[in-house]
Amino acid sequence: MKIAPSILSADFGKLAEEVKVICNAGADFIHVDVMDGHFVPNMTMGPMIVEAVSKASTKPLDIHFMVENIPFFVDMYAHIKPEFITFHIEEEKHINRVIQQIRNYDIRPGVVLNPATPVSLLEYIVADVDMVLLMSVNPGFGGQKFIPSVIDKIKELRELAIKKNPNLLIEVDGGVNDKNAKLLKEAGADILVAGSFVFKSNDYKKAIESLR
Ligand SMILES: O=C(CO)[C@H](O)[C@H](O)COP(=O)(O)O
Repeated sequence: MKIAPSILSADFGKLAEEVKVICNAGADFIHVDVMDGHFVPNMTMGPMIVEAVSKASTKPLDIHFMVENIPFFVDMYAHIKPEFITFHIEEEKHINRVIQQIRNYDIRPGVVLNPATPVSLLEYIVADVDMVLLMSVNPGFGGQKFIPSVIDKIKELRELAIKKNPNLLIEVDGGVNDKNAKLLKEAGADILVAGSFVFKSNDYKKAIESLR
């Protein structure tokens, strides 16, 4: 199981230090939530801050766009060279075009589903992406309560991936903690994103290990 701490819950007063510490504590990826104040009712990090995060990090970045006008954001953040860029299918009309736009930068593309968006919408997309991120909260804020229906969605997506894209990575984000991590793994998740569970703990390393 790979763990991607979400720096949304880090102490932004010492962000670079937090990134270094979380890398040393065993993070596999640094999960970066980019929010525009339109797609979600919150705003977070512009490209200059994300570039600073990337420079402080010894682990690959995993950027999750919670934004409108996705192609504009892809062009604006691509020079940072994250491992993954994921975007919401609820927002984008031309999904295959954006997947190709991301691949053209040698970045691995993924799509994101909100908790109420069905897995069936991925039937003709799943073979073209490297990752699907299933949200287990409505996006916008850290520290929200886990929505358990994501467990069935992970199982359904794993079944679809076996048929259409066996290498697909399934990531889950929102309310992840040491109580639900095992269930998420058993359902078929590969990467867990955790913000408050890790950053509000006294021992980041122990928190990451308990999720793994
Ligand atoms: O995408 C997000 C919010 O939109 C965050 O990554 C997510 O909520 C992580 O925070 P927590 O683990 O505290 O729920």
